[in-house]
Amino acid sequence: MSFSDKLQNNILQNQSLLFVGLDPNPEMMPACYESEDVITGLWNWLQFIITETVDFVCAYKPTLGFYEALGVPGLELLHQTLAAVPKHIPIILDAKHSDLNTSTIFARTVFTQWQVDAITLSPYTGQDHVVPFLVYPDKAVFILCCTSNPGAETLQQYPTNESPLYLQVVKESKNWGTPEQLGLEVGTTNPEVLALIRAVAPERFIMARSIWAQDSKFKQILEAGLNTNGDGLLIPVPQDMLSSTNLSDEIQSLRSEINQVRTEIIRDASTCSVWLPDICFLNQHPQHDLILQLYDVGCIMFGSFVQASGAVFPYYIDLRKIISNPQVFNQVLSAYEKILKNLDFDRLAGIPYGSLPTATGLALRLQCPMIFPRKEVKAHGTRRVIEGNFHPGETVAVVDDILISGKSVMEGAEKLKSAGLNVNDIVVLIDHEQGVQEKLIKNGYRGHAVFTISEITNTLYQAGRINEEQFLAFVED
Ligand SMILES: O=c1ccn([C@@H]2O[C@H](COP(=O)(O)O)[C@@H](O)[C@H]2O)c(=O)[nH]1
Repeated sequence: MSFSDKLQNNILQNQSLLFVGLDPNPEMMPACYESEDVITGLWNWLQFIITETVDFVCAYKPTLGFYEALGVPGLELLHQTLAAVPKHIPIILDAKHSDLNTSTIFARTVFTQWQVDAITLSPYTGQDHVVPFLVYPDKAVFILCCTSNPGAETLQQYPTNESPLYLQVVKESKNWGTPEQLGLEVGTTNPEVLALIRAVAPERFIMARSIWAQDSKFKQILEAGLNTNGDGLLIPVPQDMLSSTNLSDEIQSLRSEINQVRTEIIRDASTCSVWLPDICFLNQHPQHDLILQLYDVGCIMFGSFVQASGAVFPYYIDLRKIISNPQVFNQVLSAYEKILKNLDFDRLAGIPYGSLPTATGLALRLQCPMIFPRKEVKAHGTRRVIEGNFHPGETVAVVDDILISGKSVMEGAEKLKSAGLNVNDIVVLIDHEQGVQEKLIKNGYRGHAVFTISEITNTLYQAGRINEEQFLAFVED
């Protein structure tokens, strides 16, 4: 089961957003666990913490540094601790080891050998460092955006309070992975910081840290960090609570306090007057997750965009970005593949430039030869209109990214036909609708699309990715 599913299940089952640090810190160990052997004492304490909290938390977070500091016995203690956590509860390993040259091997160790579900990472080595962790589709990362460390302020607030670096980290890291795989770690006692981050990342899980200052504005922190569903925020159990002999009772009362705020947020959200579009909330689109991921990696943008025809649309689709996100690219290929498997053809053709990577990926997957019609014919060399080998009389399935007017794909198909090839089927990811399919039919082609633009906007609106204004701009277009 994926990290995201495990987390959601536990939040529901235990009705809790609380997570507990499993940190063998000898300085914090209660006196009653002291023994000749510090490891034994720490182990007894950790077992007590797990037993007392297991029904009231959504995740555990061991900090690797505390185990490493205990040497080899410390690493053995880590394995014992990981094994003591019931399998259905996700483990987030706090291990901000951000060295590019170790990330691949470290990701393999923590995810396949130690079997943790998620890990915290520092952002400074950039996406290159994070990708080796994201290639494990069932695992997740939490990117450190902000800490409450006073000494970090000059960096985090740089260059201005209006546009601080920590918000840039949030914006940038959102492009690295989907909400299911990439969350944010935010250490702050300031609700305003949390509110700014939540506004930029409404769809992300935020793991709050260091919120328990002496004069903690706990309620304001919850209100700032929770999303509009009263969810999306992981809240740490205060460290001193873990030394209490009444741990189970104390954690339950903290959970109730949090759930009270969550209920208020949900109640407030449901009483405001919302215009309900004509969409069914029960029938999720079969490609629901893919649509959200395409949006989250920046392939689907809402705004005012001029098209090649001069028309202004309330959205722009840039599928060229997919190639930089291997896991999304893979899913896109699978979606095309499902359609192509039911069609008859000898060769695949991609329309340059945007669809060449997709056609190449599909040709490899389907073990089918590929060709492509050139966009512009070279004035030198072979002067070929079509690249790749083919035999006149063969049938070609044409692959493109999006159908707006159908002009570019039909121009490509005509070049193939003028070389003696047959083109019956055109397969795209997105159909803009508004009569383009009928236009294809009139010209002798069958059009197939993974999803239509209205399926995309409905899904994004239902999932809260776009607001009512953006949704209406599309509906009214
Ligand atoms: O949101 C958009 C709109 C268009 N494109 C590019 O245009 C062609 C499709 O336009 P036609 O009018 O059907 O020729 C598509 O292949 C893209 O290259 C886009 O990327 N995003």
